[in-house]
Amino acid sequence: MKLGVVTWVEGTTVRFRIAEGARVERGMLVKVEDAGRRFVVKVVDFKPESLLSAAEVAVITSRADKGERVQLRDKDLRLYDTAIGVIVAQIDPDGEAHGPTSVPSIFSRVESLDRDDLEKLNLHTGDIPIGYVRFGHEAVDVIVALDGSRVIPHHVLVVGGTGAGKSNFGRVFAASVLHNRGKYGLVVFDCESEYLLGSKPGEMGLAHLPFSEEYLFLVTGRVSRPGRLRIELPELGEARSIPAYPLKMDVSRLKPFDFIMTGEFSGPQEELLWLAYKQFGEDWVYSLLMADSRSIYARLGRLSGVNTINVTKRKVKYLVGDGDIFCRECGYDLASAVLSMVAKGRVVLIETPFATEGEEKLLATIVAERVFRSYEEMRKKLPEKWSQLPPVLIMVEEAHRYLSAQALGGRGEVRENIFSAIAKRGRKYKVGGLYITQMPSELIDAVVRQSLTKVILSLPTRPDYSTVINHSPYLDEAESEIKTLDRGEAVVVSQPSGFRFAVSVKIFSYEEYCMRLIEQERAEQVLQQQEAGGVD
Ligand SMILES: Nc1ncnc2c1ncn2[C@@H]1O[C@H](COP(=O)(O)OP(=O)(O)OP(=O)(O)O)[C@@H](O)[C@H]1O
Repeated sequence: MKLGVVTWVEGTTVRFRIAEGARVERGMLVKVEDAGRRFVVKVVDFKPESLLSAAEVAVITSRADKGERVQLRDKDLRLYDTAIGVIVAQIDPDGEAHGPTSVPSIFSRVESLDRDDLEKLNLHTGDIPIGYVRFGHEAVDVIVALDGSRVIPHHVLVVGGTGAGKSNFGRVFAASVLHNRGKYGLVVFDCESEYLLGSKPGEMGLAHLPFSEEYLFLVTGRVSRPGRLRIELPELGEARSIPAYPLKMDVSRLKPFDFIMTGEFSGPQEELLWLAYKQFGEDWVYSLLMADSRSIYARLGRLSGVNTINVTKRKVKYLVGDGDIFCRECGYDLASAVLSMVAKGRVVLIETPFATEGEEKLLATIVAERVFRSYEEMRKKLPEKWSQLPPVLIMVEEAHRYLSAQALGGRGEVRENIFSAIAKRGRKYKVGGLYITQMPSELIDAVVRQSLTKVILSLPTRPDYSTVINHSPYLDEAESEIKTLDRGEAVVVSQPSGFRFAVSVKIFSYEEYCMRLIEQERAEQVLQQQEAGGVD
């Protein structure tokens, strides 16, 4: 379908006159054919072209204001709409798509892009589907999928304001990882309990997916010992039995670096943690909490000041809470359980609805620390075995709580925590972070820059979207589109997935995606039964 005619080309920017009656949307992909070459152009903005004089505009607007009919002589010659676009790809006559190496001539025809052309852009070839290609506010029937093995170690940043669809995206992403059945490990910290069954009636969660029985591992207060948790799903007329582990961690299994990697402790406080560990052995956390500061001071040979001991005791208490999760002599070690599961390519869902902020922080740190350290050690000591491990992604909601300059020491001092360590060094070891935040402007630059895949949902504040735009390729022209995104709509950049431009995406609604995967699974089962029974 004809959409217009090119009126100007400069660099990779194309301007075209929109044909009478044609509908062109921001974010839409269109094509321009010229001398056997096909250019794919992404529409980024609009600009009316007017050859009317100021006096004519004054007369016409005044008449229109009074409700009079306005007739404009030679209207189509003197007033028309143009669209501004960026050339994102060039398709050679043999069908190969690559970055643009030339430009179309002025006055070439602009046409709508058909499904065949869209598929040549290879947006659908990854193994982690997240949504559909979107033209304006409309989804097109071509899937956008990320390439897991490349995306995971290079980190993913998901940004969006309140209600923009961050959790929906998180569930879609986790479902796609689950559907890969063991190819990737994923750890999800769920402080709102919204991933297992959804957050309100009518929503669905990871438990609804049939393959959750094999590939989901739940760490939860819903069970008191390791085993399987039976979950009834009346809306499907089915039940699932999901492997589960109690939300318990014996404090005697904690080491000083588990605390240090929260980034909460100063140099002298870190030294105190090591001294206490050496002095009290496995019981060091409990001793630090229970003994009074003066006696600790004496038992540590006065190597640490009483003030330091007081502050450190307070911080340790804040992190371990009142013993609900970090228990004494309970024997559980959820961090080791999680590690063994991600190494088998499981999606691990850690539910912490009643945890305090401190408990959540320590828990996230311990789990991420165990996974990172063990992948790092494995690569250094047993590279063969390491190469068999699945890439693993650690999903952190409210990422600004861990990765802001403030969280990493505030003014002047720069401390490391486990998430900044993963952001900087995880790539080498196949450990990535999936950082979700409403406030990307708070994140340290390195995290925004090093997250090579970015999912930008509706984000109302300028400092936030400017931060993301400033640290990413292909986003320079996307500002207008980002400002007009609705709930569930995103602009996605992902060089690791081979995307050469900012792709406009309608993220799947989790419930629809989940039902599709369930129906797909049911159809496969019927087919298998038919094959087993020899039915044609
Ligand atoms: N891609 C989508 N398609 C359809 N509905 C969606 C989509 N994304 C989100 N929604 C709906 O929008 C609402 C808000 O979504 P969600 O809870 O994921 O937003 P959020 O960004 O996590 O919000 P908050 O900041 O409050 O945590 C939900 O009811 C959800 O079902």
